[in-house]
Amino acid sequence: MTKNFQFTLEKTDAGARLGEISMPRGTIRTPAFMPVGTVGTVKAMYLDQVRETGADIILGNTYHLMLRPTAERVARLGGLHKLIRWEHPILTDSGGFQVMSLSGLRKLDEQGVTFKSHVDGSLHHMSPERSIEIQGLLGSDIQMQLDECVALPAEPKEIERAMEMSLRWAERCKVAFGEQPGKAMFGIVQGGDIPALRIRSAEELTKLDLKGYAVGGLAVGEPQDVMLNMLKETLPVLPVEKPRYLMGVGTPDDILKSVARGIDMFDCVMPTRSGRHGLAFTRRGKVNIRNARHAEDMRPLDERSNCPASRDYSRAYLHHLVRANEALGGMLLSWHNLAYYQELMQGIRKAIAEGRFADFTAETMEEWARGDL
Ligand SMILES: Nc1nc2cc3nc(NCCc4ccc(C(=O)O)cc4)[nH]c3cc2c(=O)[nH]1
Repeated sequence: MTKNFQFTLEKTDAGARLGEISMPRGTIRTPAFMPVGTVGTVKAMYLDQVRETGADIILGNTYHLMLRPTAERVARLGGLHKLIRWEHPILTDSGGFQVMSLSGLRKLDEQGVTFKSHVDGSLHHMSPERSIEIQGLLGSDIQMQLDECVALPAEPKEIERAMEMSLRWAERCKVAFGEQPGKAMFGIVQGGDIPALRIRSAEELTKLDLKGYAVGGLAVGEPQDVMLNMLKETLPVLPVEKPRYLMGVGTPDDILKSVARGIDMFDCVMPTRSGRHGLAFTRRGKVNIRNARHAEDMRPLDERSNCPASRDYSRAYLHHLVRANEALGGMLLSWHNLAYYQELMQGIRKAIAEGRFADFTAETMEEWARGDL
């Protein structure tokens, strides 16, 4: 068992990277997909099922947990891992993005963000230091800096201002985090859709010698080619020997194309949120189980899967459950989608190990294009 945070780059295949992050609570095989457990639960899932699908790490959110049940209460209850019964690594987002997208934002200045809770309207202030303090109280293994993610499209001046403030906040978060050997604080590259700003952000963050680097400010509605172009501009500037995390991404197609450009870690609500709404991701593309064509189809979503939700339940039953808005429908489809995402990540890791990532990508996309049986 390692007492430090250690990233090992095992193999590369063109731009794709195979590696692993070893931490006291466990090892993260990369490229990794992190299921989102916003308020201390991966919605509609038991965490031992989440583990069974192959997840090595899950995500929690500072913004939601600071509002309810509060970081101090989680700490009094023994920390997030103990409370939710997940003893593997947890990464927590810092709250900046969620404040902008969820709360009644009141003020954002050098000191931090002031906002009204979307839960009960109470007023809160969060500085970079407080975000790191909250993540520490939660017991988070990988903590994200507080940053400002600007919604695109935006004025270049605005993007530059937010990027520069995020850099100053990164320094403050590094100081607040201090030395915690078994844990890590990641910086977040900002700069919108402007290559020069992205490069400057990545260069300045690299000087801080952090344990890992996220690419933020993307998956905010921009076209996929803009996102991929920002990766092409940003990733070569980041240190090769440290993990890169693309925040909020994405669809299976986004993931394949981002791995090809050098991303190691992903998180997205897509598999769980879509699952709750009846959308299944499969090796033959997306399947909307609400569609009438499934009403009497007794085949499972994927008889080759080792996930019971994919292998043992008929489309007809899933169709019925989702149409009836029954809880089990969202549970089974969330379970299936997470299993499919982890199966995709396992296929990616195996393909990189065998030096055939380009072939794997082509084969996978061909099968998606063939469409459902
Ligand atoms: N601290 C920080 N956190 C982030 C989280 C993000 N999450 C995204 N995108 C999520 C996209 C997203 C949203 C909803 C659904 C769905 O409902 O399925 C899917 C994807 N972009 C993001 C950017 C940042 C960022 O710069 N900084």
